[in-house]
Amino acid sequence: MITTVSSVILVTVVLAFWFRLRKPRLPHPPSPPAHPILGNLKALPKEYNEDAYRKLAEKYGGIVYLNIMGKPTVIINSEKVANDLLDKRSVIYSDRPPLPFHHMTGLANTLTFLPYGTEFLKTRKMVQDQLTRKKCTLFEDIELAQRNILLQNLLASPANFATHVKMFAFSVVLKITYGHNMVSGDEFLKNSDVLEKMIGEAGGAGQVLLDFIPILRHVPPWFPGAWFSKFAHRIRPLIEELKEYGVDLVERNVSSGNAQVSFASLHLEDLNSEERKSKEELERLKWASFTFWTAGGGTTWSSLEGFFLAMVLHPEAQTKAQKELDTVLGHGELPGFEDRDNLPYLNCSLILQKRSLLRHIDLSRHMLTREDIYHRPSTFLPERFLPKPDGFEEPLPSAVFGFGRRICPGRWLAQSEMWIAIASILSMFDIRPIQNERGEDVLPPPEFHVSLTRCGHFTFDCDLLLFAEKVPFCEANRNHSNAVLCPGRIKQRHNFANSKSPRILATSLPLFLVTSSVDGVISLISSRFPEVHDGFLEAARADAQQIPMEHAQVSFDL
Ligand code: HEM
Repeated sequence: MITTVSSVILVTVVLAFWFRLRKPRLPHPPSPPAHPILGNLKALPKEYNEDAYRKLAEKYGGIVYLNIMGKPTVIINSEKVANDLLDKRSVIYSDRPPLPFHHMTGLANTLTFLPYGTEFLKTRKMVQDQLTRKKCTLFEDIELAQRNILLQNLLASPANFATHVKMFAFSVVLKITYGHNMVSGDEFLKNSDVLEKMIGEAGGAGQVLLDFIPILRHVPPWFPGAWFSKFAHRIRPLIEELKEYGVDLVERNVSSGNAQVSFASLHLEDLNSEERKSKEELERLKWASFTFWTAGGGTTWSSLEGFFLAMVLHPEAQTKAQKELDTVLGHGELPGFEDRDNLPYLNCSLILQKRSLLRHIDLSRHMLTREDIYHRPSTFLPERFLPKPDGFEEPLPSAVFGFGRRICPGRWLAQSEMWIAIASILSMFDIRPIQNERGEDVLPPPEFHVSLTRCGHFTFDCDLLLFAEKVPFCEANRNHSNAVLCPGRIKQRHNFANSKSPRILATSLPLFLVTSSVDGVISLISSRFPEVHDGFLEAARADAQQIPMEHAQVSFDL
């Protein structure tokens, strides 16, 4: 009897295999010719090279199949295909491939790399619930406060603009994640620099041979050529430490009653009050918080750096955006979030700038610059998105933040902080290329360092000139408009050779005043702040007159 049953099972299994082998498989998407062993390894661009992807797309279409040493890989080159697959069929296309390299480094625990499943859904919910479009309006005060600091920093040392925008991006996101106030030389920033550098050197997921030949993970760090193993051993403790540090800090602050409301503190309170603070929940919160700020800081920073580059290279777009700001805000006002819907040209510049700078591992930038969709796609032309007759009414690129269930949960926050920073910088400054000894503009090459995001760390310089046409009074924070001036220091600042009119820039406390005419400023202060006593004004005038430069910039601390 047993023999009969075994024989039936065996025959069934053999037949099942036979039918399976005979059953025609669905054809793969178009693919370049493959090598018998390496497959399409040679067709895979070594770096994030958009030209290589463009060529693949031109030859094989919106979806290309590559067999990388036996590992099936699909490259999506069209927004429509991406929407059809990643959005409409998101139940099956929201996973992440196994990434052995990130398992070794520890990054596989971050939301970004979690495979689709229970852990992903729980962590994603934690992050997403705090970042809805509506909830993001609660962060506007944080963004405004950091915007004011950004403007002050830019004014104080324009040449360090890249550092200032980095501080801005990380300050906003660290404040939201842990309630942490960033200071210069901040631990978070130092460590994230190291992390960013290390990840940049190693290449992103899917860039390391190990991801295609997982068995290599067993190669010990000392083995010649096993740089990835050595790298993973170095970076893992740093990631682990950073992941622990933030939530530990918040836990200590919560127990001492000093915690500021933040993503981590709200979740900790929930865990405590519902008595579900298990090790597992705490670990999830730590990884979620770590993803929150690491995913949100670098991306926004590099996008803002890209904005400086775009403005240096496209002065005509800059002038148009500034004119729009002047018309809508009136002279001398800084933008607030309530102005956002009234600045269509500026908003289109923001979209375009993100489009040209960001890409993600499986989304070719080609998708965003297709000639059959966009007229002169490589040209920086913000009006392309404006409705006709002012623009070309071309479709807004949705790919920038990804698709479907993995779409960037921080997109509302990112857009809001970038908007306030860009609008404020343009209403305050002219961004221009630096000049050589012969007075000629030195244009930076539009080059990017490519890591997980296509980002800056540019090697270019630019000049920030105070927007010369801006008239007298710029109020960074309307709530502070009635601030009382107190006697303070007067500092000598850069010489703005082009300044023609007295200008005053008030960003926040302390107040900066910028002028080419001391008398102009003094009269502005006395008309704007009647409560300022004459003694202070006289002292300020005397101090300012000591400054030997013809066009000195003067600042008063409140
Ligand atoms: C200009 C700024 C930003 C850009 C361009 C950007 C872009 C992206 C992209 C393309 C993805 C991948 C989507 C996919 O896999 O299909 C992503 C994922 C993610 N982003 Fe952003 N992002 C930005 C800012 C932020 C901010 C401010 C935060 C949080 C505060 C954030 C948090 C995340 C997280 C947690 C993920 C992983 C989501 C997941 O895998 O489920 N991002 N982002």
